[in-house]
Formats: sequence, C-alpha cells, structure tokens
Amino acid sequence: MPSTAFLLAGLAATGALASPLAHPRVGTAVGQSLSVEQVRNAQFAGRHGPFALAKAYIKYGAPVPGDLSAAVARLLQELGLDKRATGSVVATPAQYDAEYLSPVSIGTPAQTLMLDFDTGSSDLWVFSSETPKSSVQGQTVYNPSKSSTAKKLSGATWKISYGDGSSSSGSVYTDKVTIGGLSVSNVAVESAQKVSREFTAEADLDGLLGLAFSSINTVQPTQQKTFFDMAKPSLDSAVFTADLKYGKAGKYNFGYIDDSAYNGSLTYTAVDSSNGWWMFTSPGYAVGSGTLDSTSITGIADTGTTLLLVPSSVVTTYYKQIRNARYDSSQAGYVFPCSTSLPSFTYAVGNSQIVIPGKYINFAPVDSAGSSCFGGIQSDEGIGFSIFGDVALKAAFVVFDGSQSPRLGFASK
Ligand SMILES: CSc1ccc(CNCCO)cc1
Repeated sequence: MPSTAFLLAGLAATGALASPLAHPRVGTAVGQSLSVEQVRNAQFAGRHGPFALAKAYIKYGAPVPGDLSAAVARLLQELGLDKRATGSVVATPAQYDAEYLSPVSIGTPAQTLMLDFDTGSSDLWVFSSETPKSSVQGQTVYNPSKSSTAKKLSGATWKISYGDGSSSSGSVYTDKVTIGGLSVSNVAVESAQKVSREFTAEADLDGLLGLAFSSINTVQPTQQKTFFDMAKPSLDSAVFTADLKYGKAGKYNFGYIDDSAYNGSLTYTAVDSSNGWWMFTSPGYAVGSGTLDSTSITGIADTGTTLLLVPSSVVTTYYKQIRNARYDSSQAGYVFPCSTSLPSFTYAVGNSQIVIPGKYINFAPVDSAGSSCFGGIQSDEGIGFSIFGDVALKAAFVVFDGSQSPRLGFASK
C-alpha cells in the first residue's frame, strides 16, 4: 500500500490538491482596467478538508499529524485514489508448452521460485525445507526459517489433488510475495510436506500459484485468500491477464490491461464462479475453415491444464477431418502421424471467435521414434465440464476480471 505522503504528493503533482479555481486566464487590458477570468480546476479532488489541511502541512514541510494522515488515507480510499499497484511477469513454457512457469519472490530477503500460475486452483504452494529430501529432485525450495517476514499459521494444513491425479499437502506460513514488482504482505504460502511423484518429476516446477476463486482454497481450519484476492485492494483495476504463447515466453499482468498486447477488441463473457472456477460457455465451435457449429461448450479457463478438453462429440468431429488420426487406447487419446498438417479449431466467445492454429494442436510425440503425435484436443469425458487449457488460451489474450461481477475477456492476437 503506497504511503499517504506518497499518494498526497502524487495528487499534489496532478493539481488535484490545488485551488478549485486555477489557471486564471489573463484578461485583456482595456485602458487602465484588467479583467481576469477564473476557470474551475477540473482536477481538484473536491472540497475535502483533510486534503486542504494536509496540503498546508506538506507546503511548509511539517509532518502530517497521525489522525490527519488517517483521515486522508480514508478519503483517498473512498475516492478510489489510493490504487496504484500493478505487476507484470514473464511466463516461460516448459517443453511442449506442457506448463508455463513464472518467477515469484517470497520472503525477506527474497527467495525466488518458479511457479505454475494455475487459474484452475486456488492454493499457492511451494516445495520447501519441509519437503522430504527424497521428493525434491532439482526444485528450488522455500525456507521460511530464513525469512524475517515469515509467520507460521499455527495449526493450519492444506491438501490438494488435481485433475491429472497429482497431489500435495503440508503446513502453512504467511509471508510477503512479490510478482513482477507487485508486493503483497501476509499472503498464505503453503509449504509442501508431501508431493506426489508427478511433481517430483517436474524438476523446473517449484510450486503452484492458484488464481481461481478463494472459495476453493484448501487450507483448514481457516480458508486462505489467493494472491490475487490479497492484491486486489491495492491494484489499479481488479483484473489480471494471461498472454500465453506457442513455444515462447508469454506474460501475466496484474492490475491493468495492456491494450497493445492484442488485436481488435476484447469480447467479455459471463463467468459462473459458483464452483470456484472461471467457468464460461462458448456458444459454438468450428473445425478448419468449416462453418460454426452451434454446439455450446461449457468449461473453465484453466492455465494450469495443458490441453483443450472438450465433449467427445466435438473431439470426434475434429479428428474425423484428419486422415490417419485414431484413438490409441494405449495412450488414452487421439494420435496422428507427427508430419500431419492439422486443421485449426475455433471456439466462439460471445459474438466473436478465437482461432487455434492447427500447429498448436500437435502436442507432442508419444514415443522417442517421434512417428506418432498426441493431440492437443482430447475428451473431457468424466470431468463434468470442459477445460480450456493452454492449447486454447495461448491463442488469445485473456482478461480475468475479478470485479464484483467476475467475467472473462478474450481477444485475438
Ligand atoms: C505434475 S505438474 C502439474 C502442474 C499443474 C497442475 C495443476 N493443474 C493440472 C490439471 O489437473 C498439476 C500438476
């Protein structure tokens, strides 16, 4: 939270604390008389006593008394003039864009870990000094005992399982967390005392940073807020954006929308957050240059899932267009020759459309021979809803709007 003095100085600089009447326009001298017209200072932050009083203290370099400072801080908040913070951080793809990792600094002095920002879950958990050594194979660990700002959340525990069968659990600390210049104090940092083998195998992944809704955070007995929810009060705008890319680094921004990062305009669509996810309904889809099929697809925007998982009927329609594509039961998914030129897949968002280029849908070879490749579009069978994972999201600039009525914005890029 910027200091009151900082914010006041900022207001003063913008002229918001200046007189309501400013920039007198010098009249014309006629004979001996001179008329001076005064104009209203549109930037004046209104008639607020505390600002006027504080201005006098600032003008004469006197310290602003505590209660005046508190009155000013309250006024700044009421006027929404206290929001200044934003953040921006790179998102680097692991091999085959399986996941995207971003540097996150935790504690004092900073301990920087590479975390997977996951809009499909709501726990910030890390490999730590409490993770069994046998389960740590290359990861960087967070050591709370080396952070002067770490506080043990006494009696708190967490335990999470993910859709891909992986899991982790442990104890909880609160500490300062900084992402791309945006620092938030007292964020719940969940220390892993157990991790499943899938996480041990991901040497470059030091933990997850959940960006779904805090209602599905797993900390007990007292549920904790996500980093985004903790950051919201100081953000310019209650949003974060995901700009993931095919085979190269993308970006997560917090608190603002970079209008230079996308083409055309953003199309917003309603979110059902009742299950804690960024769930929305796409009104239709198309394969290649085909016409839009008005089969709607309801799913979650999930940066922590690699693939696009949709209803089997949609999957069949897509792979029917590809000669030599087949369902390989040993891989539990559709595969095709790696040399195949794949059709695009389009998903509608409101009245607009996001086109996933065919090459994004060649996920990875299924064997070292590299002859057969695994599709980036697979079935959502058994999940209960679809998942717009990285294969879908990296074709768009996505706004996660966490205001009073959460919504998602999509634009092509
Ligand atoms: C083992 S690497 C890993 C990365 C992200 C996640 C969270 N989302 C997955 C979809 O269930 C789980 C495991």
